[in-house]
Amino acid sequence: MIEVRGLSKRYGEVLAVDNLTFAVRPGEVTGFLGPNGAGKSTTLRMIVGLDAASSGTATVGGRPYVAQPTPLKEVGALLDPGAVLPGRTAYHHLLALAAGNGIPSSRVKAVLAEVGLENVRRRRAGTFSLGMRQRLGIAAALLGDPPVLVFDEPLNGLDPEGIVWIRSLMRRMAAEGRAVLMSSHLMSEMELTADHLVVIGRGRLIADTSMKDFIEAHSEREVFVRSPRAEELRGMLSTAVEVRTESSDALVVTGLEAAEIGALASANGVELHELAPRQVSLEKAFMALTRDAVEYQSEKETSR
Ligand SMILES: Nc1ncnc2c1ncn2[C@@H]1O[C@H](COP(=O)(O)OP(=O)(O)OP(=O)(O)O)[C@@H](O)[C@H]1O
Repeated sequence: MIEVRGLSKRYGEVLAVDNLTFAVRPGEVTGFLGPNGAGKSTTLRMIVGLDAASSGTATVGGRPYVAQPTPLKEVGALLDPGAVLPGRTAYHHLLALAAGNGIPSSRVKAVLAEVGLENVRRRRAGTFSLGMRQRLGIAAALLGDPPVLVFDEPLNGLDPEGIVWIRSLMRRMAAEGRAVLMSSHLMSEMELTADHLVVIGRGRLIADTSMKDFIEAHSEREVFVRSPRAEELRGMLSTAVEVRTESSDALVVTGLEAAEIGALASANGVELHELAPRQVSLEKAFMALTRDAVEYQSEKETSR
């Protein structure tokens, strides 16, 4: 379990993380979401002791990372897949990590197999593609068989096969009872992977919710309606229903089922050419939620 309480980080003028409080529970993948510059990486670095907090605390299993006697056995992290000596082979990179953390060398073989790098274990990491470096970074995170895993943008730069692989790995790690925290700036990635969501913007907590509740609260269904008498049909709909005119013969209706719209049109003799329910994407809901944070960022950036 990861517990973040009142965590803040200031870099000079910039308050990168502002009084954050949230928990990452075992048995779940928690998606850590926020627009670029929201403070995700800074928060993750503080959780794994790579950055000191300006105030507040971040603990893993009840202790700060720096107080862990064997950190790799408590928390595995993928923060910067480039952080590997390019001249070292994948095998020796992992072996050195294992030796430094009192982890038996048999684990090196096990994690190489787990991430599918067995065949290239004797190759220098400097020759690896981005996807292979991600896999090596994940192998290092898994080395100590830790109950807590932290991944910063693990899907960045991966091909579709790599993305599917990482998603299923995260799901499996959570199913084994581990607490998994994974950051991204893309809602679409999280929708398929996370059980719980922590959303931040400008360093502050915006939402801390189960994925199920987030979907229920934000994924409104709308109905696309095409009719040669669209404007007349619009006049027949109750004022309590939200209607957008998409073109002279098309409406988008929120707040009524397709069947209800069809029945209303039929009762009034209005011909329909299309009647199609569609789901508003969670990406849109996420963007609406973080809009203020993004605007603040771009204002700040343009005023530099
Ligand atoms: N070492 C640093 N020195 C000064 N400012 C920093 C430093 N690290 C981060 N920042 C600033 O802190 C803020 C948060 O950055 P951070 O990298 O944590 O955001 P992020 O949510 O991970 O963004 P992204 O999705 O782009 O990776 C940004 O305004 C960034 O410029």
